[in-house]
Amino acid sequence: MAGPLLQLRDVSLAFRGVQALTGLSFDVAEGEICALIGPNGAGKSSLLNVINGVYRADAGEIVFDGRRFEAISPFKAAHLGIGRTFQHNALFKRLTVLDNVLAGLGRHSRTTLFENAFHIGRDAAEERAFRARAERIIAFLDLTPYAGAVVSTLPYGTQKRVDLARALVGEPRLLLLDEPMAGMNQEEKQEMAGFVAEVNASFGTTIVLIEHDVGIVMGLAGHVVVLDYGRKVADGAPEAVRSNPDVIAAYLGTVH
Ligand SMILES: Nc1ncnc2c1ncn2[C@@H]1O[C@H](COP(=O)(O)OP(=O)(O)OP(=O)(O)O)[C@@H](O)[C@H]1O
Repeated sequence: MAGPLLQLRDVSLAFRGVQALTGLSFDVAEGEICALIGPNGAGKSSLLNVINGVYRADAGEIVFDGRRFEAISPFKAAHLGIGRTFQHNALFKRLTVLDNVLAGLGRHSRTTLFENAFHIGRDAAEERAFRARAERIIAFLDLTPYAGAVVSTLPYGTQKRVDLARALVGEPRLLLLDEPMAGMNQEEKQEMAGFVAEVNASFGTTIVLIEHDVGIVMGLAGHVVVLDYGRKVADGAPEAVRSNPDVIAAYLGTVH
């Protein structure tokens, strides 16, 4: 089995008296799909925000690919290979699908502001390479027919896929997905789960995702971590977590 790509060690985070995460530790193996589940307010989004540097943990450390951090910025996280989608997608609604996906490469650009402003140096070559990369990922996610479409005109489920493409175009080693299937009907959820599985299988991308639909989680993830009130309640293979009495009692019956 592959070693851990991500390790969380005793991570704690509080917001003015609200303890969002308490002494949280677990490993995410390279190449796995790990699902974070738990009731609303359990700390799942806060945890993703700590991993990619949106929040700084009050205590504990994060080890990514053998490098230890107490804090990391979102910019540095992206450079190290940590990609992210947000619960409420962060797309530019008035831009096209292609432009949104290209925006996902902004943090990977080597072109300086000066080169950009005067369209010189690496600018043109980089632009061509980025465009080719964006088009490849758009095709991979079956979005080619919508590449020139303005995002706001697309159905919600398709927009979520554009958000996935935007996060994926930077070729992250670790992809954090915050409720990629939220608000979808069952058919859209199955389709999105299929794409997430394909990303994992084709690119070997390690994925940590938050999802409330336990049926989807059990079919998709090889590793499940259950949180409640910022603490870890269970951590293991889906079957083991599913039959854990504490989890059954406290979470699997919870309707969100
Ligand atoms: N920016 C913030 N300021 C203050 N409190 C916050 C902030 N973000 C989260 N919290 C609090 O931290 C706790 C954990 O919230 P978090 O959003 O991480 O939970 P969650 O498991 O992702 O919930 P949900 O399933 O509703 O998205 C909650 O009590 C929440 O109110």
